[in-house]
Amino acid sequence: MARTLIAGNWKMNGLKESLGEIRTVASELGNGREGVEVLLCVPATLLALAAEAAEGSALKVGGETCHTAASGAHTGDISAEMLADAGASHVIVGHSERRMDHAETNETVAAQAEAALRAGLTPIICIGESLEQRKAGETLGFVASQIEGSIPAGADAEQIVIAYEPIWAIGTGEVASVEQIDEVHRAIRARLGERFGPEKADLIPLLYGGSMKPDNAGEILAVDDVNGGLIGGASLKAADFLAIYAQAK
Ligand SMILES: O=C(CO)COP(=O)(O)O
Repeated sequence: MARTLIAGNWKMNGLKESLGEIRTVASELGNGREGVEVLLCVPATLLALAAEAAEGSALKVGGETCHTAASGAHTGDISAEMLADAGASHVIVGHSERRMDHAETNETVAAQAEAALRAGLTPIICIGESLEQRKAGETLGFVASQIEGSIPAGADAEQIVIAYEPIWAIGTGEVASVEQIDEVHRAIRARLGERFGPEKADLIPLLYGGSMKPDNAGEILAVDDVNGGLIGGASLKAADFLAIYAQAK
């Protein structure tokens, strides 16, 4: 059985004044709960401060993307090593917003995940179909191809996290149904089983992301092959994020 991970993705939100939310999460969380990891992925400008605010609690902090190189002439970019240096334990790679805004391909995402592993970070590899693909019945095939292409060749099952985020459910308030989530998560687990063997595949946390809120988190987190959530909007408010965490199984 995979461990549970409740992860927030602040995206391009948050100023220094938002650190109060992180302090609240950290103090309410304390030592946390056995078997449930809690993480906030924040903009790079806040990462070191967020790590400081989380110190002494079970709260972990992470980055939202990373470059594939460790250092060098890449103006504006940030390496996985730099994220680790600032206190990150995880980094999100291949979010659909990055795939769209920065033309990141499966190959880029696999190289970023490899960079994360090189730096000692856990990559949260994001996959998920568009509305057009869902309507065309292409969801399972597309998600399978993303898994195939976005997990680096040398990765061990214990080192990675997968987040299924249907693009049409991100920031839209339109959450996928429990049946849709169940179907895709089962298919992802089966694919991972082919790649890593069923026992190892069972250890990979599969997160759902897309309009997860305190009032729908309970039923989503109760789905068999869901091992947590990747939460956007509702992770910006400590009270909402903690209310989701409280429903983690
Ligand atoms: O993209 C997401 C998390 O990575 C989900 O965002 P929302 O929870 O705001 O829909």
